[in-house]
This record gives sequence, structure tokens and C-alpha cells, in this order.
Amino acid sequence: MSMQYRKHVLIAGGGIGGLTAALALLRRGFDVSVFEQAKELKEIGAGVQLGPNGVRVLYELGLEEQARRLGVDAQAKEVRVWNTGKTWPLFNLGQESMSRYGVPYLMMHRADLHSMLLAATREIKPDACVVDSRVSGFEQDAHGVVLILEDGRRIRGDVLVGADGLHSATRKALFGPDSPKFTGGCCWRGIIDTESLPEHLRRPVGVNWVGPSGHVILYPVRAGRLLNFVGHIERDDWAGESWTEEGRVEDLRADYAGWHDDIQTIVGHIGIPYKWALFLREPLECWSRGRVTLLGDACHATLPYLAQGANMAIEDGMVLARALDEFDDAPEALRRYEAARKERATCIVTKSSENLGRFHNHALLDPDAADDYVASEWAPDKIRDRYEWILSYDAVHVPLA
Ligand SMILES: Cc1cc2nc3c(=O)[nH]c(=O)nc-3n(C[C@H](O)[C@H](O)[C@H](O)COP(=O)(O)OP(=O)(O)OC[C@H]3O[C@@H](n4cnc5c(N)ncnc54)[C@H](O)[C@@H]3O)c2cc1C
Repeated sequence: MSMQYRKHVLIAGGGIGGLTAALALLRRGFDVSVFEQAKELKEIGAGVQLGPNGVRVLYELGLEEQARRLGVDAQAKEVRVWNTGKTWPLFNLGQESMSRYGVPYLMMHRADLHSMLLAATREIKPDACVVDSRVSGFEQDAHGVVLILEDGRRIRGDVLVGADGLHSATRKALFGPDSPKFTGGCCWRGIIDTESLPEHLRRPVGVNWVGPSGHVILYPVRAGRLLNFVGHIERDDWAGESWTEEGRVEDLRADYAGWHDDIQTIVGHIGIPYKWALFLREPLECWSRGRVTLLGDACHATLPYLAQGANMAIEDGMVLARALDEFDDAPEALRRYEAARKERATCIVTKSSENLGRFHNHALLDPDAADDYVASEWAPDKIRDRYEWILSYDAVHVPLA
């Protein structure tokens, strides 16, 4: 790309996707301004799983040392049955990831991932991320775009990227209102200080507990000092609540009554349980118009059953920056980005919904059926095949033609 003029890219939303795009663009010499609605960027969220497809992008952005320091290299992974506690080894995820993909599979606190991206962005442009700035819309013409903030500020740039999450205002302004649909699936989330747990629950392994109408995923974060708890349950009385809602410990306990003692112990050690009602939107047929596009949850919010929401946003950020770098004409660059990303993102959304059934399996009500179920659904070879196309993706080199 020519070096005479670097575009000013405006980004709505300073979450994982917005900041990845910002960093990738800044590293390529673009001017970038991110507008984030939060008044301050404080520690928030729980654990995220970063597959080699996401980690590869972080390494490319120069974050290898930080990612290794802040992430936990996932070692053993197990499947356990909700009531008997029977355990099957899955595989050593860390080792497999290194040998198959050349980069680790990392578990990280969302706050650490977010602050790592933010710090790297600020190192290049200290005022790149402007807080307390809620985006409400935009205007565009053939020469540029004007971002409109709720407080009346208007900011002019060359390109606008809507990275403003599930309830994206940019998406609404681009394509009109369409509400996310409640799925009937909900999550509990929580963080546990591992020091407070009995010895046998402190092992640095990931565990998928499978049950008849829900499951629990546990994995270590922050060098094994914290255990991330994600409990999925089927219930229809949480719709309308955002995931950041604080839940009641009694409700959490009631949802896992009858589960194995280890789960009871873990649930009993969660400080603040957060509730997250899961929403889905129809994948968009078109992501961009003119000089405005979307990325991450704003255009392809996914259920968490493939653990790919953050990874998809990270991949989007890298591919978008490459497209803007390679193609001078902004609308053309956005078309290339969309063409490179849409099929994969849509497929992740669809497969993630299908995966829900794999975790919530009514066969598990019959203890005799559990062995067959685990053997058929959780055999290591099957899992490898199921995830290969997801984890092997290389956003740094995928063709943009
Ligand atoms: C606070 C938070 C915590 C999360 N914690 C977890 C977690 O613990 N584990 C997990 O697996 N996933 C978590 N997620 C979801 C996960 O991070 C996202 O699914 C994924 O990273 C997709 O990234 P994204 O950048 O598209 O969206 P997000 O990461 O959701 O970022 C969107 C950003 O846009 C901002 N925003 C929204 N509307 C506006 C607006 N009108 N104007 C300006 N800014 C706006 C939001 O405040 C947010 O910072 C969390 C999301 C959020 C917002």
C-alpha cells in the first residue's frame, strides 16, 4: 500500500475485537480512534479460551511474551459425568496445540486480555481509546464518514468499524433494528480463588462436566491461581437480562443440586456469580455499506459452545487491518474483508448452536448410557476432527482475493 496518506479509522467499541483491530491498524501506520461507552476501563469479566487461531494473531501483533505470561497453557483436559463424577481423559490440549499448530491454546482472564490489548494500543497512540463516548449513529458520503456520539460530538474519519458488541448501535444505524433472540440457554459465570479449594480440585486441568440439562466447564486462569466456572443450564426465566447481571448464590446452588460433590464444593466457593442469558441473531447477509463495516459480536454474535466468540473477534480485527492495508479504496477493502470472513463466521455461529446438544444430553439421566455417550461424543479423535477447521485457521495469511 502507498505511504502518502494513512486513513483515519474510527472504531465504535473498545472490547476485544475493537482493540485487536485498533492495534493491527496502528502497527500498519493507520491513525485510529476507538470510542468506548464505558466511563472507565476496569477489570470485568471472567475467563476466555484462546485457541491457536486467536493466539496466532496476538503473537503476530507482538504480544507473545505478554500472552504467555498472562495466559495459562491448557494442559490435561477431562470429561466428567455430572452425578457419578466418572472421569475420562480427553487429551493434553497444550501439547497438541503446540505440535499441531505451533502456538499454544491459552486460557486467560478477559480483563488480562483486554488490558494487554489496551496497553499495546496506548503504547503506539496514548489517546487511541476514548472512554465515556457512546456511539449513536453515523453519516457517510463518498469522501468520508462522520461518527455521531450520544452527547452530540461528531468525529470525522475515513472508515467506521462497528465493534460495539451484541447490541451494536452501528449495526442498527447500518441495517435497521433487529433484536437478538433469547435461546433458552443461560450461563452462570464465576471465578474461584484456587487456594480456597481442597487439594484435589486445584489441579491445573480443564474439565467439562456433562449433564442432562446443562454442563459445567472449568479451567484455570492467571497461572492457575483462579478457576473459571462456566455453568450452562436450560431455563427460560432469564431472558432480557444482560450477562453482567449479578446472580444470587442460592439460585446458583439450586441449579446444581444433585450434581457431584466436587461441583457442590466448587459452587460453594464462587464469590459473586454472574448470570448471562444467551442471545442469538440471524447471521447478517451483508456486513458493510460504503465506508462502514462491523466486526465481532456486532455482526456474528455466537453462542459460547465452541468457545470462539473472542477468537472470531480477534481474527476479524487482523483480517480487516490487512484488507485496509492492501486496498487503498476503503469500500473495496471492506468488501474484501467481508468476503474473507463471512462464511467462516456464519459457520461458527451455526455449529456453535449445534454443539449445545452435545453438552446437554438427556442420555446422561441413565448412568448406564453415560459410557456410550462419552465414547461416541467425546472420543479424542472425534474432537480433533470437529475442531481442526476452527483451530488451524490463519488470519494472518488467509487470502483476501
Ligand atoms: C464487559 C464484557 C465482559 C465479557 N466477559 C466475557 C468473559 O468473561 N468470557 C467470555 O467468554 N466472553 C466474555 N465477553 C464476551 C466476549 O468478550 C465477546 O463475545 C467477544 O470478545 C467478542 O468481542 P467484541 O469486541 O465483538 O465484543 P465485546 O467484547 O462485547 O466488546 C464490545 C464493546 O463495545 C462497547 N459498546 C457497546 N455499545 C457501544 C456504543 N453504543 N458505543 C460505544 N461503545 C459501545 C462495549 O462496552 C464493549 O466494550 C464479555 C463481553 C463484555 C462486553
